[in-house]
Amino acid sequence: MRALRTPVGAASAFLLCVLVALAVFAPLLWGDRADAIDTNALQQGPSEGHLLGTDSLGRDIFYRVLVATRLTLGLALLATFVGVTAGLLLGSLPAVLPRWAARIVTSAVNIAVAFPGLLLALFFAVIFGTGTMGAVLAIAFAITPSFARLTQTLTASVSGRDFIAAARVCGVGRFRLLTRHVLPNIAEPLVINATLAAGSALTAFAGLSFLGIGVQAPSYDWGRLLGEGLNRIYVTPAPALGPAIAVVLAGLAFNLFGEAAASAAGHRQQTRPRAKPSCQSTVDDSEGGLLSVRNLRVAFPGAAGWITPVRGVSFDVHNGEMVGVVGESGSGKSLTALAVSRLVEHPGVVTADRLDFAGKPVSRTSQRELGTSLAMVFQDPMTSFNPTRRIGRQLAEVSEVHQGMSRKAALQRAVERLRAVRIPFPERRVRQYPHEFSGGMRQRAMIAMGLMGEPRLVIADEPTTALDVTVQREVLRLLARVRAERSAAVLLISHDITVVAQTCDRVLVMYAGRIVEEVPTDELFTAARHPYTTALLAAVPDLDTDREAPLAVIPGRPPEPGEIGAGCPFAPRCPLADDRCRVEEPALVEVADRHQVACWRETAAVGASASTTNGQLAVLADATTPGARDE
Ligand SMILES: Nc1ncnc2c1ncn2[C@@H]1O[C@H](COP(=O)(O)OP(=O)(O)OP(=O)(O)O)[C@@H](O)[C@H]1O
Repeated sequence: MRALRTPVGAASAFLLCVLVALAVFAPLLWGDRADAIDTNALQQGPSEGHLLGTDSLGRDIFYRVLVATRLTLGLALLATFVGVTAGLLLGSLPAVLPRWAARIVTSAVNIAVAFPGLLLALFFAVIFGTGTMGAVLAIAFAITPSFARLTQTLTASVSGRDFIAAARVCGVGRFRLLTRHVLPNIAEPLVINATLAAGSALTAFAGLSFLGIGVQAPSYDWGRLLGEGLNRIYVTPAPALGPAIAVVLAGLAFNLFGEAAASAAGHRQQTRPRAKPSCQSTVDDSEGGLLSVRNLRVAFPGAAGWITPVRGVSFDVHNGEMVGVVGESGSGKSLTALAVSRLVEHPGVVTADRLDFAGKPVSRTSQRELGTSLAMVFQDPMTSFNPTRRIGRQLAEVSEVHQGMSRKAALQRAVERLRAVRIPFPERRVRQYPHEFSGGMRQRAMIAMGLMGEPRLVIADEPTTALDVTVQREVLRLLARVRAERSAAVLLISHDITVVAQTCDRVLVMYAGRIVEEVPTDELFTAARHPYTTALLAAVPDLDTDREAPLAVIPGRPPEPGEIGAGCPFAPRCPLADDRCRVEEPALVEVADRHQVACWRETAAVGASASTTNGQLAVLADATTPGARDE
């Protein structure tokens, strides 16, 4: 409706309505007059009786133009429908086919897109032969490649969104993903582009008929009338101008309406909210830990060879435990979580000496089992729910797919779970769309989605980053409650060490793709040993922080995955680094009970941090204690 509020949108919509009305009524009202032969008025110019003159049989060209609206529009819309449908199918195929087949389809589409549409139309018109059906198929096939390409691009852009990842974690199959989650979210741009394609089809059709390979006598469309009129344009231009103006106006109407709708949609997109999350399970306890990770590596092919953003991460999460993962942006926290959930996409390669969840290698756990035992809560509550589906349906889908519940029972469970996460009026809320929820409510709803089954592990990746402080606290409390009431373990990823310190039992500090320190939370502030952990803590202002002094920062920046060389990656930023740090990377070793550190100089860091005041890092730079560890 927004499109109609602009002058261009309103004018083009009006024009389209006129065209449709003409297509419907003109043949009924003026069909006879358009076909009436008058041998006394052959090839006349415009006159009072014949506004655009007459043709070689004395038929009134003005009425013929009006009557031709039906065939012209009908054929253009038919060609568009066939082309768009074929393009949609071809564009969606890569999402459901095996990778090798998807590549073949994508390459074929890419090659076809390289040919200009009109050239393709002429090519197909010759193949299918002259005539109406041949022209329809020719134009349809000319539209197909660009539409297939558009569908592929839009599908790819939506596939990266959190709600798709959430659905995948839940074990939703490829076909269902495509039809339920992807296509509804790309419908709008597809419809807009179909409108634009109809305008192009109309002009292309007129072109083919004009050239004599489209509509054949005795049928006639604007293109054919234009061709006939052009023969005597120097004598009487009106017979050619009439259909030409009709083609231009109709083409403009479609294109301008498409443009207006696109710009209205673009505007809405900017203000559209979104959301997120996932699932649950029923699995056995495992030996050692619920989640057991050893030497996890995630690599991607880069321009200059492989890069490895996660370089040998090892940790355990036990039943009912809440473990925090902290580190600056790019340290590999999210990739670690994605690898655990089997969500690292091609061409990423995940390897591990051990990656077990609930006693079973994740690689051998079925998607269904993983979907019912593992819940993911993503960072952005705006992008994690499918914006086109009601919250209740999205929650219920989990129980329908994995627990075989009926639609009604699953919806009832969704209401109960929303109530459990303290969303008011859950009966009403399940019928609402994500944009009707506030950010905090969406995040709680995402957690509720995770509770639709019985999750053993909730992975929350920056669940509070996009929320204000009050809502942050509510979400953290909710996670703690989920853990206490359901004995679920929680892996909480955050760049904020204070959030983790407030809620977790243990903290894993990551830097440049590795864990550099693992420490119980109650010892974090008193016994952290890695200079990076110490620096993170020192950078947190507290009530005693001198308000006049500049806030502490960690100098420099973390290395990009491709920049990591020999030695400790933190060495260039570490005030304690010595020669050994620069050439040899320390391993993570146990320095106390449940406390591991990867640092040659960790004892020096302890000494330094003990005298740190008011969050100032400078003291680290003063520390000169020699390395305490020798391996
Ligand atoms: N698909 C990918 N291809 C190549 N590199 C990637 C890909 N995904 C992530 N990376 C790289 O891996 C590194 C770690 O990314 P990750 O998202 O795990 O970091 P993070 O610690 O979670 O940071 P943030 O807090 O910003 O999310 C980054 O440097 C990123 O550029």
